[in-house]
Amino acid sequence: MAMKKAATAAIKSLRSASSVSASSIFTRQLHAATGSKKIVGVFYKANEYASMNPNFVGCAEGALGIRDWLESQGHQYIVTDDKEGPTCELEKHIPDLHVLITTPFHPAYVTAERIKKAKNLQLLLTAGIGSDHVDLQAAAEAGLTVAEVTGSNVVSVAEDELMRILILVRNFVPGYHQVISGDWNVAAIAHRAYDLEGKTVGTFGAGRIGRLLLQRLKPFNCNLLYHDRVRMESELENQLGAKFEEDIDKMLPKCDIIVINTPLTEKTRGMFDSARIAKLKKGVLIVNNARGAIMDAQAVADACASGHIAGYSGDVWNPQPAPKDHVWRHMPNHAMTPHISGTTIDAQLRYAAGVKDMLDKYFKGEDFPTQNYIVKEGKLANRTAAYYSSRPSKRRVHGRRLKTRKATEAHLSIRLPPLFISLGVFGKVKLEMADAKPGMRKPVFTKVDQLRPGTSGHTLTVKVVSSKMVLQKGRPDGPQVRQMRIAECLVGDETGMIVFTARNEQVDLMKPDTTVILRNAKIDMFKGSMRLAVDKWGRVEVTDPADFTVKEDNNLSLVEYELVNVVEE
Ligand SMILES: NC(=O)C1=CN([C@@H]2O[C@H](COP(=O)(O)OP(=O)(O)OC[C@H]3O[C@@H](n4cnc5c(N)ncnc54)[C@H](O)[C@@H]3O)[C@@H](O)[C@H]2O)C=CC1
Repeated sequence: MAMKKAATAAIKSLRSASSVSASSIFTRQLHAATGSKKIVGVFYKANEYASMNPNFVGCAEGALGIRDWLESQGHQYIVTDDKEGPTCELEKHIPDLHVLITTPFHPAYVTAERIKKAKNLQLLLTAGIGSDHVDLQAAAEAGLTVAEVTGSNVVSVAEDELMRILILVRNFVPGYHQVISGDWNVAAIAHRAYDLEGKTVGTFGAGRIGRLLLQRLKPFNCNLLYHDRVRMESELENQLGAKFEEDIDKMLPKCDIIVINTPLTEKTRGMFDSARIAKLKKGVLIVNNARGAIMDAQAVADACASGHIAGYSGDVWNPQPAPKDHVWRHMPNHAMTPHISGTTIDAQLRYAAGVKDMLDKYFKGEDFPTQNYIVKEGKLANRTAAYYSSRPSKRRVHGRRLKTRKATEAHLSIRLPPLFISLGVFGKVKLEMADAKPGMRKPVFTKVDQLRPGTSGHTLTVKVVSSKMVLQKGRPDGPQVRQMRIAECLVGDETGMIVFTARNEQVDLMKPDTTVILRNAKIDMFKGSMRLAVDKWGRVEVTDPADFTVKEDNNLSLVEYELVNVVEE
């Protein structure tokens, strides 16, 4: 009950989300204090399963594989699964922790009350995606930063959704149960088993997961529809073979299969109530791996009982863990599981690496990847504010490109940077955020004009056109342990030019007219424009002079991007 209240409060309190201003809040400076930090992680307990796979880092015992790394730097790291009630382990550490790492799979509900008690708290990290278990408004008002590992498990969820669609369409679960119970009754399965081909599948929400699902559904020759706050570029729609439906209530009744892929917000909470469900096709199948509370639980159970919904599958519940008497456990034609889709071993390694990367940046006073922020030092991140805006009905999606702005494909680009995580005794594992294939990968050389917002892992050969020092702190022989230098360099090839942010020793290599290879470079967004950077996972190498002439009239850093094309009415 307490958990339910907390989650409700988190959403309710976002009513005035857009009115939170930096000036009206008390900001706890994220990177102000140095020294030893107290970090608490709340993860599900694995018990006897903990030792079965050395890469099982998402459980309390695995502790994201960052214990040795944290402790070697003098930080205190406490991990627990005990998250409920006034005497739980988490509650004991609330008053003096600096960082709280939580996960949607075993959510520690971070209420306004907990935030108020947590006087030292600076940073809330979600190991995974979806921070609706945090009272974001209270976090913003307390000047905190909330960040998640955006993109870390989107492939895992999209694959799982495809599986659930097939399980429901084929009426798989009763067949499986027959085998277990010694039965053999083909008719009992076959009378309601279908092919997926030719069916109309609609996704409510076509962000990272929704788009990956559409991409995976395309070869099945379905009729694909999507509804989202934001329409995709037509090129992308064509690639995915999906048709945009501006009105959700016009799309839903057309669908044989509906998949939910939006976050839980004030707008989406309880959206699928009995009135909306009544308007769906009789015999509709629903897959929901987004959040349980987007559904009215009883309305779904009633519609499954009446046969109006012919099958419901998903891994998200409200609350979690689901109580033993949750109506979804006992309704007919369901294919529910605990919250598992986003916590495959591959996903765990990716979100563990993402958490480690953010902690590292936090200790060094560096910014996180922009897309990870939900709340940044007391201000709702753009994406959060847009999703939670109390005024979206006054907005409409505009299909036309604005004059100097492009709709970004950042949402589609799931190629996040390769990351390394030190997994304690398990050694170093190379992680490719997109496809998590272990081992080495051949560099694929990219041209400057192929760079897009939100992408990373680029290897390019470029000439340095100019280099300008914009920050220099500390002398090499000075008292500071660290010297810091930043130079803004224009680099380019025969297709275009872009600003490259060189740091420290990179600055020395970026001399005008030098040709360099930028390995594993990433795009950072700065005031809506792209900049290229190479962090510690990449390399800058001086190479033989290239024979191309830089196309200086195509400066990609002069193009301003925005996430959505929205026009106020
Ligand atoms: N079951 C699991 O293990 C996991 C579940 N999730 C859930 O999936 C959700 C989606 O994840 P991503 O695709 O990575 O997020 P995303 O941010 O890339 O995409 C969300 C999409 O929903 C759209 N949207 C938001 N509010 C809307 C509204 N009111 N009406 C129409 N469209 C709306 C946005 O415009 C965006 O395109 C997460 O918020 C999380 O709740 C995510 C990862 C793992």
